Amino acid sequence: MPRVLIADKLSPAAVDIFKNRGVDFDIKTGLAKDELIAVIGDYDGIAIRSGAKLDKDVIAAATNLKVIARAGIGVDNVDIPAATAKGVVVMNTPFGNSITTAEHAIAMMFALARQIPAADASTQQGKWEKNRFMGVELYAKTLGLIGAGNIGGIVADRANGLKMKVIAYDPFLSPERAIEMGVEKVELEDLLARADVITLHTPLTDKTRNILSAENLAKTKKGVLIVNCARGGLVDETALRELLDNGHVAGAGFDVFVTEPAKENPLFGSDKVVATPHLGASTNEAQENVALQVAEQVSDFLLTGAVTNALNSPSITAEEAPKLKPFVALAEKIGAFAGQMVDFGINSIDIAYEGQVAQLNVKPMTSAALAGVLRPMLAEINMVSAPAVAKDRGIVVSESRQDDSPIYDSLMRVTITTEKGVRAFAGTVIGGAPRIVEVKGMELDAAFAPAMLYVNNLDKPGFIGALGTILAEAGVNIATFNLGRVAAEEDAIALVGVDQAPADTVLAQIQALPHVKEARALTF
Ligand SMILES: NC(=O)c1ccc[n+]([C@@H]2O[C@H](COP(=O)([O-])OP(=O)(O)OC[C@H]3O[C@@H](n4cnc5c(N)ncnc54)[C@H](O)[C@@H]3O)[C@@H](O)[C@H]2O)c1
Ligand SMILES: O=C(O)[C@H](O)COP(=O)(O)O
Repeated sequence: MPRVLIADKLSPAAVDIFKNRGVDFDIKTGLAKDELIAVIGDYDGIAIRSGAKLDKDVIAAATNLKVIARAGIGVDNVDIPAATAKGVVVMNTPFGNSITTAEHAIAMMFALARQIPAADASTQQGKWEKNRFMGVELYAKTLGLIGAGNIGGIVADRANGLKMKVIAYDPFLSPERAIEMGVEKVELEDLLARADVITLHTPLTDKTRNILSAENLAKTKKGVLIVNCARGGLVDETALRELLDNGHVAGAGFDVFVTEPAKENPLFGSDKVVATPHLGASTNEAQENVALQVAEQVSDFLLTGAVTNALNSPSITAEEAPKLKPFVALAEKIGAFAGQMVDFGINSIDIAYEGQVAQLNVKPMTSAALAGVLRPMLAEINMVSAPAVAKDRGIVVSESRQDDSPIYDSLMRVTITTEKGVRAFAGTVIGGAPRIVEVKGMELDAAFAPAMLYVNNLDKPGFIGALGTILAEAGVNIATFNLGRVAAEEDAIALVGVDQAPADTVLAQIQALPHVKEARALTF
């Protein structure tokens, strides 16, 4: 009988399911890292929320672990690359607590607008300070959303109901989806200058870390209210405290903090701050949703091999697995290639299947390709949520199949149309491994490497030498080098597998080479 460790507080709904499905379980919450390391080897699965930290040391000790299941959305407490390298499936429940968390953000907004916690404390002390607590009306005020995904979308819907004007900064929000959500898509600078209330709804990524930096906070309107129910680290807490103290920012509602559990924090002690201990998802309804989903998903996986809501693995049935596996991996890789090559709102994604692959069930491959395309924008997307997310964002997804494939036994082509144009990428499977065989209509044949450099240039003598010199001087070792071109002296591409990801300064040097049109660092 498989064994599961419930390592964070989960609704009892999960326990009932494990019992009914015949999955053995232990409940050990609040374990310290060394305690977790000591016991994790006994388990096939682990069910967590945001409390348990599954870093690379814990995962290294998980000798029998097959599945990590997060009862919630964010998986920043799990080292997914380490889990993937160990062959451990990581699952989450992408929608189960979205409404609850959006409601918490709205609650924070009201609490700040009417200073409810401070007024409550004062009133219960018998002070009756009627003149001290002058609030602001939310009606007709501008709400600026940073991140307009599931939770941002629900907040927008509720704020529209309050007759607020909603503007959103989300580089990956398509104009069509913005219209559908009833928001005005704006640049960050515009949002900072216009918003009376700013709420954050992005994951914490390299791009979003400190998105409200000291510099950006200084560009906000005097009297702005700031709500963070997404992730600690999106806002510079020290800079925010200074602006609260000098009166520029009128209030801050924070559910998440740079360091959690937050026992001390720069924001604590200000009567303009409303703080909650990461309660965004803490309602009976949301906890029951996510506990039920996690227990079903883990039981299915451990008992039948079915994979649902996986962040690092395709969702395919046990029977389909052997045939589909290499093509699903190919789809994810070409999608990831394509997703890293676009900077604008995506209008449509077409996946074409040619040759033998067209005879298979292509749905998991299409989902894998979409997850690959969208992952650079939505860190926590998975194969199950990707089609729904694409649909929600107004991205038109199409599939086509053709029995003939002129060169390869099987070919898969991902074509992305954005506001600015069309880009297509094709690949195949050779010897069970995915290969990229067409970029910008140019043929080449390259294996995917963890770190790659893409350069589009005019095919002129001296380019390869100059590129090699820049990489050598930067200490970047070349592992593989593949070229494609339209014709001599015409459009050409180089796909270089590198042992170290090139720094932005190195990319800038390459970009500045004569005849280079575009240079990008890619990771797979
Ligand atoms: N406080 C809580 O208890 C709680 C509960 C649930 C979720 N969350 C967190 O809320 C966040 C949002 O969750 P979600 O379900 O809406 O996720 P989502 O993936 O549906 O949406 C995230 C949005 O952020 C956008 N985004 C990505 N990079 C961006 C950037 N650089 N600038 C602006 N926008 C960017 C994406 O395009 C996407 O639309 C996550 O971090 C999640 O972990 C917190
Ligand atoms: O990402 C999430 O789902 C939230 O941060 C909720 O976290 P929790 O389940 O630990 O409350």
